[in-house]
Amino acid sequence: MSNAVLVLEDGRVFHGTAYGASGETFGEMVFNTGMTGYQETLTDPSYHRQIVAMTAPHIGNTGVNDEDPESSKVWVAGYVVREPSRVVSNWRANRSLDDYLKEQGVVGIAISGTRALTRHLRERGAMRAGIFTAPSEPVEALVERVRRSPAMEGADLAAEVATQETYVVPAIGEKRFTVAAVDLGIKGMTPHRMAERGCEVHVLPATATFEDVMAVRPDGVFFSNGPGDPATADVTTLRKVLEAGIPFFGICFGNQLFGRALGLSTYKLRYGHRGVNQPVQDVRTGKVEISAHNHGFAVRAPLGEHFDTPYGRAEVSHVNLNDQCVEGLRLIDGRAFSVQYHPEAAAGPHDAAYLFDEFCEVMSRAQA
Ligand SMILES: NC(=O)CC[C@H](N)C(=O)O
Repeated sequence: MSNAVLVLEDGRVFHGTAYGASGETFGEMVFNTGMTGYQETLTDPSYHRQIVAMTAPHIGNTGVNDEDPESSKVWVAGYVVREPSRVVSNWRANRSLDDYLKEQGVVGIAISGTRALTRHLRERGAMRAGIFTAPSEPVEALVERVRRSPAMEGADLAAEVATQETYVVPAIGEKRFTVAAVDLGIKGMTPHRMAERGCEVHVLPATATFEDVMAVRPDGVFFSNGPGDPATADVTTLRKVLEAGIPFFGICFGNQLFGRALGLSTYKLRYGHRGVNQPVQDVRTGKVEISAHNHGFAVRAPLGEHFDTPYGRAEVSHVNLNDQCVEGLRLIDGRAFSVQYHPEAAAGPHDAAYLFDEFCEVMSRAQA
């Protein structure tokens, strides 16, 4: 096993052993608290340009299979674990996580201090970092190089991960709706959840114009999750969709863009939410959902009151009970809504699956 080092931009350094591919990598250092779902995490395009540390102490136990990835490749810029599993134990596994990371060229590190790292990030906030295997330069030089790497704030990344060509995910069973889904970094489970409910999903490139969206003759429009700073994204297409009164649903990045289209702003959270057990309350029903999250930015909006937007009155529909951050938005008339978290639940609990049913109901009302 060869040496490796994790270097943070504020000079904090963690020594450990190389895991996965060797070399060096840079990204925003974040942590994920999920006890399960490392394959889904690794292949979530929203993690593009982020180095992800897992707080669960054993990673790789169930190896890697061909069914769980959320996209065709690993997107994380680097991977930090405490103790890689020495054995692979699952009937679906066809290789080890270590081999998979090597094959995908993902540089990782195993450190004993994932708890110290997480506490550091909670206090100081997410920051730039680098992993270097068999480093040949002194640590001070590595810190300098980390400081010169690009920051997440202001990063426009959706087009780097989204499909270049439109593709169609057919409805499972009888087709009831046509959905135009704008891909900003979409996870595979999302169109699948819609297809299960009778949607034929046309997944369009991130650069899709209003005309491209309308060419699909959609019953509803969907904006996906995705990497980068939502303040950089263009919301022209979404504004036209809302102006036309077409049913709209958004997830994560899609929620942030919906917020911006409504005239709200977004801001960077200190260290974000990444995991599968975040408590979110639906303000309409008071019901609490345990939900999957992956976001470092949030929408700034008034809680507990209706506010005016160019498309009618709106409200914050969901709130995170840990930090009161905005987790959902909706127009009061119900035709457009979005959530900051992950009802597609890959990985994660299925408490929020009803949101896909709601989208279908809105489309069904609009068809009538
Ligand atoms: N999963 C997502 O869509 C993430 C959205 C955005 N990049 C954020 O970090 O907040």
